[in-house]
Amino acid sequence: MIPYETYHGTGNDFAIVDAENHVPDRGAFAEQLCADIGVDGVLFLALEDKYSPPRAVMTLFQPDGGTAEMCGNGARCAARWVAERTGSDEVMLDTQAGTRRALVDGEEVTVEMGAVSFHPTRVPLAGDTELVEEVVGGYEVTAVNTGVPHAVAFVDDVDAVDVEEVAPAIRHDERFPEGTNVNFAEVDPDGEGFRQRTFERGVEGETDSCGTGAVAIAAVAARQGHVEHGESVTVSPPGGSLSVTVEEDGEATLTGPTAHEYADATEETPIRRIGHGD
Ligand SMILES: N[C@H](CCC[C@H](N)C(=O)O)C(=O)O
Repeated sequence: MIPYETYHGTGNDFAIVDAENHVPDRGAFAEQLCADIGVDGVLFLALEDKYSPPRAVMTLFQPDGGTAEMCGNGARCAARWVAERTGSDEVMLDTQAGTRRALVDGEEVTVEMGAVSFHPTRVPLAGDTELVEEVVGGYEVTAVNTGVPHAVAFVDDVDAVDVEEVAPAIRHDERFPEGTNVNFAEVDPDGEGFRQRTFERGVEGETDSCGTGAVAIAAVAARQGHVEHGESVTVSPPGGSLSVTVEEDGEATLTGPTAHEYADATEETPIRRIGHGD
């Protein structure tokens, strides 16, 4: 009986399992739990609370049973989980993309995401040049790594994009040897920022929010001169609103709300979830 809790960050939802629980096959466990309760991934967190600030090793398993190096919304939820257990509002997260500092202010969590990179070996890309405003799968995309690979396409209206239909061609394009997450972004007609829709690798579908995707959109927007480096940019996926900053040197932060949904579920008595926010 493996216990877990569920959290979401702007509708991107996760089951969190304390790594003290031995799960022999984490991939199979995640595949089953994601299918059973409809979360976007399972975060295994190994808390090291003897350090100051406390740290946790974070490993994300996705619905396809594989891992991803980083997850922006997952990191925000993980930081809150650590803060709730330790009382510390500063948390270090050890991810496969590197160690990240997070600041927890109640439900609001900021993660220092490290430096974004357009470099072909970092994205990674098959070729040895950056992929900037090139047509892939019928869309003009720019590729950037924000902890995981992302393709960003600016469009006039994100609601007009049939994401599940058009994203897979980009997600599987041979220029991305490890695949890519796919983002569609639009200048928000009601605000200063951008609207976001994201198709996630590993979920193999659209999610209500993607933190590394929001950072990717802000990074590409800054590179293309739509926004200033260092300025706080609002990025709004269907599930809520995120704030992103990208400095001149690529260092990025991601801020937004988190929600603790359910505690004390186990794989044997799972929570049946019927949708977000209900
Ligand atoms: N939802 C996550 C991204 C998970 C990464 C994953 N889909 C991949 O790169 O395979 C986020 O908030 O950043």
